Amino acid sequence: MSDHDIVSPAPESEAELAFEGALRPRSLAEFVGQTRVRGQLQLLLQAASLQNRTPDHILLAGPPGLGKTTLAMIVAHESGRSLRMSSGPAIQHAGDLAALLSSLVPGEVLFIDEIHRMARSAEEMLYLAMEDFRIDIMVGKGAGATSIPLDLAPFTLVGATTRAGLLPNPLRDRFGFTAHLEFYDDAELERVLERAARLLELDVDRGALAEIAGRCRGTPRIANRLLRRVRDYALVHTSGSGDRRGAVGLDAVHAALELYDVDELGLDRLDRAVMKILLERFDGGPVGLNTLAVSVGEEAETIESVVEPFLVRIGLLTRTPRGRVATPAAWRHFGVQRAGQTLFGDDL
Ligand SMILES: Nc1ncnc2c1ncn2[C@@H]1O[C@H](COP(=O)(O)OP(=O)(O)OP(=O)(O)O)[C@@H](O)[C@H]1O
Repeated sequence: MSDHDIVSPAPESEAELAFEGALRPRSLAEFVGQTRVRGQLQLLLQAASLQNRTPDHILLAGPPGLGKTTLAMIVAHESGRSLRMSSGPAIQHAGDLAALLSSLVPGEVLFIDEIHRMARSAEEMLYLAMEDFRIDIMVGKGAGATSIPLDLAPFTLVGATTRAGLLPNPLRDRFGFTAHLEFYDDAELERVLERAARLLELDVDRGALAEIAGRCRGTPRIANRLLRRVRDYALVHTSGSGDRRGAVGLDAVHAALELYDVDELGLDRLDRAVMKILLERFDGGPVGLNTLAVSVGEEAETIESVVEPFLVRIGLLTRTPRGRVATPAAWRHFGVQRAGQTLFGDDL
């Protein structure tokens, strides 16, 4: 496990996936937050049900761990339809998609995760399938090649992407509805945690829930993961007996998250290494992504897609055309003094 995994928004193991499965909300009413998206989906599903037709195709866009897979499952569940799950990387040829589409039962919901990673040839086949529930299958090669049309059962496509900007316009345009999922605020994360604690039958203090909520980067997946670590800590270290054995208080949260090196802002060791090098070695920047990555011994891709978005979101880092720059808030948070300035930002 790398240093960053505890607050990585990607699932870390099979055990975590099983744990997540148990905590997944099954209905829109149970799904916490994303109020606007929930309202929009509700309307779309009710309208389809009143007209007795398959709901429009839905694109779910947003960072990992915010509930895209959960919403796809809810769409199927709430509209009383079965769900087929696939992903962009599994569809590397048009034939893979043809096999999948032609095996759908009428009305089925097809979920394609990471849809931006599907093969180009499959994307083109999907345009027609989404629009007319039909595909053209090419038979033969060269001058003798012919295309055979194949009718499909009507279906609802739910596509999920972390990179909506990478989807070609013709594909994006064929979704009847696009939902942009936002990071959750602390109050919503507390509700996610409260619900998880109830389902896991954990005894957790209010203050402990609020503390975890403030450290999970606006992401329910990370919230549930931190709760799991804190639960383990409390189980091993609390001296309570009977009903209160394993009860989670603020002390357990502080101790467990210190053990896992997650600070009060949700920053972990890698985040802090990036910021400290930027501040101390490069005097706050600007410095290029690759130089920064080499300096902390990490892949540029990890720094760019996992570390930076959060540092930017909480206002510690900005990306400029000349490179990465630390903000005044970063100087304050790390208590580092800029060369030629006092700790309070005044010029010497
Ligand atoms: N709004 C929510 N309310 C309660 N729990 C949630 C919510 N959103 C997500 N979760 C929890 O977070 C976990 C991760 O959610 P999910 O797998 O749906 O994220 P995702 O956006 O599909 O992530 P990825 O893109 O990495 O697959 C789920 O198991 C679920 O328990």
